Amino acid sequence: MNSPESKVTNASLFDRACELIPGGVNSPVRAFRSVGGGTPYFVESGKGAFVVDVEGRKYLDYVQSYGASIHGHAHDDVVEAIISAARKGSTFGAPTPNEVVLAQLLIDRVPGCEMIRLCSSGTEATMSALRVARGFTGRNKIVKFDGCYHGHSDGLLAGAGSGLASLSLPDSAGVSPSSIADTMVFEYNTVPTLDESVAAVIVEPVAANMNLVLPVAGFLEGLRAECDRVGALLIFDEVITGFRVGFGGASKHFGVTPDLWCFGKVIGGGLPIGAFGGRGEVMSKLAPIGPVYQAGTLSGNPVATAAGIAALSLLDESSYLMLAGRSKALGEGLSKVFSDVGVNVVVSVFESLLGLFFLDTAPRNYSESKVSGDSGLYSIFFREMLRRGVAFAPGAYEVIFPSLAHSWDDIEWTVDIASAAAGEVAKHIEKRSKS
Ligand SMILES: Cc1ncc(COP(=O)(O)O)c(C=O)c1O
Ligand SMILES: N[C@H](C=O)CCC(=O)O
Repeated sequence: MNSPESKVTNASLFDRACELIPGGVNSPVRAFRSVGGGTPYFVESGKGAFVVDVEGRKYLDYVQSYGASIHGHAHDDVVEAIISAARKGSTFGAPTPNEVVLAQLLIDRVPGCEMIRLCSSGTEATMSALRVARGFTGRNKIVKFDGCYHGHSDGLLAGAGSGLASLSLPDSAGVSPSSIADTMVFEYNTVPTLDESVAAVIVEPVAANMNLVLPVAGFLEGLRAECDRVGALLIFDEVITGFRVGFGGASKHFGVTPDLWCFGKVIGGGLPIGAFGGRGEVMSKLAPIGPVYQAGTLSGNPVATAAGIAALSLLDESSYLMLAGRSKALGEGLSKVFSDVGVNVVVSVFESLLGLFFLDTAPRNYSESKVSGDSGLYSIFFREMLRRGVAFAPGAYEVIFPSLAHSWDDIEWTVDIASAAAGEVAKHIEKRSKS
């Protein structure tokens, strides 16, 4: 693929992809449109903290499949698990032992989560969690928060973050008004007053799709209390935070127990997976034992569950300590290089999630985060990093994901590179102020 004769380049692939695939990508954020356009790099392979593109260029990767690859790319144990599971057959449409093992691993690690159902993506997990919440409560309304992203199901494409935020789309064409008529959107970090029509409140306990916005003290507790007051269910969307911000995810970290959890990413070891779970009496509403229908041909897929089991089995308390330590050092390094060139930034760090804001103070909600997104400065930083070999996500509302494969040297090198990139951002600000 990389031989001179074949002349496969990022540009040639992207040209071809654009003819065959809308925008040339299978998920909009990958197209670089929100960081000024141009040609995305096409990954040929990845190992540990690095990816290599089809032109042979190597990048230190902080995308890590938007947080799915907590061990870095192609960890030997995960690869072995995938190969040996695939040899035994990749899908059967019948239950397999690994489903039980993965469900047990999840339940053991998340206090309060009593039953789990596996599906194939985070989108399916949140969509299904809402359906079971409606089935359990007999109510229709749901509450979400501006800038939180819960996948691309119709009812959740209102005030959504991530790719929608960076494309400046308030919501999506093709979503009928009736699909979002029962969705109420509130500002993150403000506890809304609910009434008895609300089936569920869904929230990212640490918001990682409007860049990184942390919950203020009392927000998650307040949501719990307000849900209890009106009999609504609280759903934590831990598709990003689950098994990334600690052994038991964000609910354990904050000591707030939701009624339902949604998982994805890390629990599939890099293969497509999702899961939702919660209290037994709620989950028992699901077919075939209850009236709420939810299904999937590939749900509980034996290869994905094998990868997930391998990935989760490699994690212990020390992994999280190590990851948090390196993330903290990266955050401090990034803050320093910007401060050295006189550019005000806030680097938020929560365990192994990092957010970089061109602001004076850490934002508490999407409107405040948007001031940084709208400044256009992230795009410059992103491009300057990328051309020096460090890949951050191509969107100002995504977060930085260090993995367990990022060494201290990698962190140090990133900070060195960032020093040069920050200098370019400073020059741009100066030029802009003169024009
Ligand atoms: C918090 C959150 N929920 C849900 C999703 C949807 O997951 P998926 O992309 O696997 O459908 C994502 C990411 O895409 C996410 O970040
Ligand atoms: N922010 C999204 C998920 O976490 C990014 C994934 C995507 O939209 O492709």
